[in-house]
Amino acid sequence: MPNDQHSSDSAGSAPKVEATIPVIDFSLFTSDPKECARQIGEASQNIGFFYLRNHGIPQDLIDRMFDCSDQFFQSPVQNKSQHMIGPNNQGYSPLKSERLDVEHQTQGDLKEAYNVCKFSVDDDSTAYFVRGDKDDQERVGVFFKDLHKLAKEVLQSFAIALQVPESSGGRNYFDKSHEWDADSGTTLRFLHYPKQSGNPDTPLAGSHTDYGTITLLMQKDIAGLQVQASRVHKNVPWVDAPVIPNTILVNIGDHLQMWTNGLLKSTMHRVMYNPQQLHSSRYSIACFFHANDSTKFEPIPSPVITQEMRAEAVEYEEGRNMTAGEYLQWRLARSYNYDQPLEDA
Ligand SMILES: O=C(O)CCC(=O)C(=O)O
Ligand SMILES: [Fe+2]
Repeated sequence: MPNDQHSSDSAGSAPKVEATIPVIDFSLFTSDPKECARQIGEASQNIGFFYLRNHGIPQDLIDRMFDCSDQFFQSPVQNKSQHMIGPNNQGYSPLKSERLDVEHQTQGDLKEAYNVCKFSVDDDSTAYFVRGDKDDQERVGVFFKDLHKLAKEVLQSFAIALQVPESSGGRNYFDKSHEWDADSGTTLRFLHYPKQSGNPDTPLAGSHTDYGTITLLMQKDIAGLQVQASRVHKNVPWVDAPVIPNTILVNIGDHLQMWTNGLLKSTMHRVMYNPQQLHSSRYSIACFFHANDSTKFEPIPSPVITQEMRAEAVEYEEGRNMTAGEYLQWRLARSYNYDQPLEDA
């Protein structure tokens, strides 16, 4: 996993970064874990996003989750608002209530969302999301646990790519900081971008990096996600992240960037208006995978991470002095105004 990101960055021009998002066959994780790790490691130093095919999550379960999401979001707004989002980051987040690009957005994102956390899977808030259907509520739990398992396998690939020594946990290095039973910001988020005749220049979700370790994203039918190939060099173009059937898109979040002194990129991304949205809503489902709340981001014991790389992560230097839980609260507080969630946010 050599760090050659800057080798082509002479005379201050943008570095050559891979301009397409690779599709990785995740059956390699079982058949050839080293090769899987190599491909994931390479993608993560370039664009910071990659698709996984053969990821092991049943497509009919994903389809069912999109159906649940559709039924929920198509109901009247007063019916959606019983479990409103607050600092615990659970429940319903209305249209325009969140600004992902705090510095540039004058209005909130043109999306609504419903957040489920690990400890709310069995409670009223999730039952509410699935209209009281017990089978669907159980499916949400199975889906969330499946995604959690997949995310841990992807993190094993990162640990292999980072050559974490056996004495520090080897490929299982991240396991103890990502336990299902531990308190963490890990969240399953159902997103809906309502149909509209939008201004093509206004993001529906502002540019941002994700706050956790990695994010697993499923998109349905309508594209709109764009990725900036390098977050360090701002003058590189935005790249479309199309909907590729039967894949899950993975991206690196701020935790991994801090943990690796910037070797792995927490890539900037946004959602733009797609003309198809004149006729149809856009749906996506994101699983934000976070380290346990108490985790500190001490650089990972890895021969491929150097102190010099710390400069790459300088924007998030503040995060290093926080635990994972504090870091999430800090980021959420910047993008939400819980007391004034609608139109003017
Ligand atoms: O809806 C999408 O495709 C991406 C959403 C996203 O980036 C986010 O919620 O952090
Ligand atoms: Fe995101």
